[in-house]
Amino acid sequence: ITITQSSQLTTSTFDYVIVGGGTAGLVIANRLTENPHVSVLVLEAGGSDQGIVAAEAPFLGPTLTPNTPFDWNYTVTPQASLNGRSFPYPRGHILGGSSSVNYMVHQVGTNEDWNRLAAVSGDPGWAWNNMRQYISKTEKFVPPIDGHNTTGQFIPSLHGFNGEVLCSLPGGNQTIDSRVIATTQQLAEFPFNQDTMGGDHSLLGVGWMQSTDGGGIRSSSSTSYLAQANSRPNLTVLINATVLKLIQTGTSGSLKAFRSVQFANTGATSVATCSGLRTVTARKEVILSAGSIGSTQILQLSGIGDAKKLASLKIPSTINNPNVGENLSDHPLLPNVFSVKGNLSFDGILRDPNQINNAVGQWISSRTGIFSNNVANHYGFARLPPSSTIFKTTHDPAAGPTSPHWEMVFANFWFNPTVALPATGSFMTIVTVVISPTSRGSITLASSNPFDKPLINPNFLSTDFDIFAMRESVKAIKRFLAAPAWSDYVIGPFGDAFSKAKTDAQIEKYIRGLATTIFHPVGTASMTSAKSSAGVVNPDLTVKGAAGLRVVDASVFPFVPSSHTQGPVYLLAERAADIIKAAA
Ligand SMILES: Cc1cc2nc3c(=O)[nH]c(=O)nc-3n(C[C@H](O)[C@H](O)[C@H](O)COP(=O)(O)OP(=O)(O)OC[C@H]3O[C@@H](n4cnc5c(N)ncnc54)[C@H](O)[C@@H]3O)c2cc1C
Repeated sequence: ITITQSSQLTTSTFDYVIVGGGTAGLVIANRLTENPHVSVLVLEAGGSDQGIVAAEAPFLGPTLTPNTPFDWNYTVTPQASLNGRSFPYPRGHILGGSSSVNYMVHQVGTNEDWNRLAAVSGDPGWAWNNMRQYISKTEKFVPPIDGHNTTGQFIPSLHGFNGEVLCSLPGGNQTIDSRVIATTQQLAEFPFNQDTMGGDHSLLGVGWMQSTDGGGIRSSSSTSYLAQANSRPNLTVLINATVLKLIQTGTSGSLKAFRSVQFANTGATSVATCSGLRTVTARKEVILSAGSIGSTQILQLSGIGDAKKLASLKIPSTINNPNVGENLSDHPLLPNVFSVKGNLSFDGILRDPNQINNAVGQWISSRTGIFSNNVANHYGFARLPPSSTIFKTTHDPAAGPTSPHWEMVFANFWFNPTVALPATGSFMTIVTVVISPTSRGSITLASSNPFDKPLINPNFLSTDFDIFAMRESVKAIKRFLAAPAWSDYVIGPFGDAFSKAKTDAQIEKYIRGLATTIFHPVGTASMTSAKSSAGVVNPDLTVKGAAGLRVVDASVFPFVPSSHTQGPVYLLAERAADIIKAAA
């Protein structure tokens, strides 16, 4: 059952308390309550995702962030390598978490990502050979909304058809689709990739996007894992409940137990003025699934972090671990906008309120039309050539020899998150992304007030490798568009900065003035081997030095996967549920 008021709770003790009803949290909630004798409470700060058109119509997903009630509305600290710019850093503040507000691109990382995780953590259970099994538990591949023949657009044998989350191929033409595919035939540098999910199949090349939607509707952890389990009497999901901290409940040998959770109604600005302050306790475990930012913040507010830094905020230290909040790793994004001929781009529709209303109406009445489809139909991944000068000074940071260094995503409209659509013009955007970044940042508390936003510093493009890879991605997409397929369509780079970006120095200047995030923060509660004092969690996701406490969310990945991160989080959470069940 999902409830909205803490007064509806009939008990304060559950077998498990899950903090955060997001992507990972709702997977754990579903799997643990498969056993009717196990009781689970989920505490979620955000509200319901039901009845919100933008959370359902795939194309409208990007309107859910930033600066909305569905977003935590964080910003990054001024980024030293991006001309001191600060910009939004979206995270879902809604049931389903970021899976309810994200762009739904579906991938699971490369086999090398998972094998590296197994090597770093010393747990072979994280290797791809073992993780592969969870695809069939998460994925339910369904036909695209337009019912077209998908032969050759994905490899069915790699996929699951009976899992929880709906996945599908694009169900509408983006009008540049045939040009993208033709380019893969015209340029050897950019081969066609028949399946872009990753795992058993290489991510390298350009192919059809797979999205977590079905029937023209977003599929999130809420519409899938939770919807399937919500009627179980042993599951309670309390929304509008913001967790303030964990409370130590004793010791277990040398470990400190944290089985109590303090929370209050969402919406307050300080502990003194909050309402509904309450504590619940887990008989077995508390599972932190509040995401790369939320879980880190809660750990630090509970005294689990750098004792010196916490002392300066007058937070008593419980477990001194300076690694908490460090190692923040994210994929930087660059929206490269090109002017194009004609009026086939979507910009005409997107700047005309009448056409938008019609498209919303069509989506509401039949789940069809432009808003039933995701914002992109194609994307591709590539490696830097081995002869690249950067490898003379930098060890190759990719997850392995067949994992990508950078990504490109194609959208036939203006897709520049930080700049509004101009009043006239037709555009195409090729977003490029550094996929194997070496920059590392941090999340630190701004104050001891749990309602204050933490200081988020991803430290984007602060290493030679990252700026090199982004620079080469800009050159590569220009080569991509030099294919005959584009000769009668693309006019050229849009805007002064991009038009002038010709030499390496000019391209770097352009990048530093424009780059932002593709929303994939990980690493702030990194998994390391059980023997290691580096990191925050052990391979079984228990918090180092703690009893009764695990972290299960994107924060535990020590390296950002070589792909979009939602799919890796689903697989991680599925295995975590097995680990938790086995420990019970
Ligand atoms: C705008 C956007 C677009 C993205 N696009 C894609 C994409 O296309 N493809 C892809 O693969 N990935 C994408 N991602 C990334 C992906 O969605 C995330 O990596 C993934 O969902 C993270 O899952 P999680 O479980 O770690 O955290 P989340 O899903 O964010 O869950 C954390 C939950 O905890 C709750 N919470 C946090 N703090 C508290 C607290 N103190 N008390 C109570 N509850 C709390 C939050 O409200 C949230 O519901 C995108 C992310 C965003 C934000």
